[in-house]
Amino acid sequence: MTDAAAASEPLIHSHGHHSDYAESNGEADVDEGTLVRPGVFIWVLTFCAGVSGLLFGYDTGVISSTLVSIGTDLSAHPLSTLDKSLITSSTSLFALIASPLTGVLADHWGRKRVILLADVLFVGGALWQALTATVWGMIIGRSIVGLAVGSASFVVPLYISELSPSPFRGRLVTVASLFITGGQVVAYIVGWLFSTHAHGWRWMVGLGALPAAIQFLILGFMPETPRWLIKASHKDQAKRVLLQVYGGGDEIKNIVDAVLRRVEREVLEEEEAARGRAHPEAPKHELGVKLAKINDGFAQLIAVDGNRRALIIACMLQGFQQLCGFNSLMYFSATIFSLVGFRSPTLTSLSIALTNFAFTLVAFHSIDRVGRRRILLYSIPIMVIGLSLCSVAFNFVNIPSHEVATNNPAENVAGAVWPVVILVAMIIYVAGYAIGMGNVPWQQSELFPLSVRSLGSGLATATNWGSNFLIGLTFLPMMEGLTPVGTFALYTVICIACWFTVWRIYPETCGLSLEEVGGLLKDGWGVQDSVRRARERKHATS
Ligand SMILES: O[C@H]1[C@H](O)[C@@H](O)[C@H](O)[C@@H](O)[C@H]1O
Repeated sequence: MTDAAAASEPLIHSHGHHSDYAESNGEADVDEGTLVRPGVFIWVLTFCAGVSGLLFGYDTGVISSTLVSIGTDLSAHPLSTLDKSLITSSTSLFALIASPLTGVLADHWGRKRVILLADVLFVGGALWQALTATVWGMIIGRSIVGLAVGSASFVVPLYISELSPSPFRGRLVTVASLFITGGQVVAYIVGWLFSTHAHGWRWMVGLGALPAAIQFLILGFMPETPRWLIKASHKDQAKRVLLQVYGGGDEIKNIVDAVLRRVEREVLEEEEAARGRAHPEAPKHELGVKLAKINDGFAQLIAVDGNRRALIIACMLQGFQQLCGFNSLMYFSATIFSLVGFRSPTLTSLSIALTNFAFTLVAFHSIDRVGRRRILLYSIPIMVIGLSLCSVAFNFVNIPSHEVATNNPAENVAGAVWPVVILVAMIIYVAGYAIGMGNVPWQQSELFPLSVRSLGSGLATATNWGSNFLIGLTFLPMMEGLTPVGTFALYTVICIACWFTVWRIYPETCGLSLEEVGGLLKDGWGVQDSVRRARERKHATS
């Protein structure tokens, strides 16, 4: 085999063994655990889909420098606090609305068309913002971008997750998080480069149109996911995509057949169950049937125990990802650093974005080895250390509460030591966040069975944006009302609550096929069972 051919095929261990879940069902499916590396095709698809993550990161990251550069370009006076709040929060609000809606659309249109729709919205929103002459125009532009970010943030991990061979799913989905955090770094750098140019902010926001337009063109060559294709009765196409993803070879063909069988079985079981549930006087016209299906999807998400557990876990993780306060730093770290007396707050806050990106790389490297659950249980305590140190350090920095609103640097800062301690504490916190909480919640789609996967992921994403909106809205008032010490102490308590919830209800999904995860949550949270299986799998492959 040539090197290129070798690289394009996911290599397999010769000692194939069988999936324990399949065996427990009396079947002898070939285990994907024998695959040792992802092929070139799945890498290319992951990178192409990841461009949407880049835009998500860019568009959320660029706002902090945009706000300080607009000056009087949009009205006769500089932006008021209300203008700034509306411009910032409109994006999360519309992302919150878009994610459940596109969750429904992704089932009917397919995953790829939703990425396409997001691209159109990204381009439209970017150009609208770049050309607008009023504050309200800017708010509308940010809202369009919000619709795009909301759709992309849930559909991209879903798309990658449904295409990936299970041993690499964690790592490949984490590539989307790498693109998000990378996009935020680029946004900070672009913001810094254009901040001294007259009307430079128009370039900052307008540049987002470029990657979206490129991705729009590339998408024509990208396939739909095999899981969606099977659900839409395109089995041949699904097989073709799976063969491209897994590569050639006899043993690979067996694996592909096993995956096809598993997904088909899941689709058939769900169709039978849906027929059993159908009302005898169910609507016959097309729209009525579609609405009944959507209704049935929502009902199944809540009524079926396994689905409900999946929804609780996914929403819990997404809620905590935001409520632990990370985006307060993303949006306001420059404000904090200027308050505690740093000379170049924008450059200092770049260190936050860079740490976030660098430690997402650590997650990428270790998530499929360490496991989702374990990586969270190890990394949340690091966040707790960073946050509590931050809270303690703020005790020694005197920031009069009215200055939080006016954003004036503190004059009587107690020496240069404590601001540096705050910076180091924040870096520790961000590192802990990026290793676990920043990316594990985006593995959400693997928790849901195919029938409610898109809807469930859409609702969990909406929880993310709802909590993001809340944090953006409450951070500055909390710094004033609760003081910085109290604000960071509150985030510490939230992280501790998060650790206990994860420990109690989040099973280890690492290495399981998408269809196996469903089995895990059927009769309980499956924590002990999953941890035991993960240990056994590790022994079997080592
Ligand atoms: O996973 C991402 C990432 O951690 C980003 O840095 C953060 O801004 C987003 O809110 C989050 O969803």
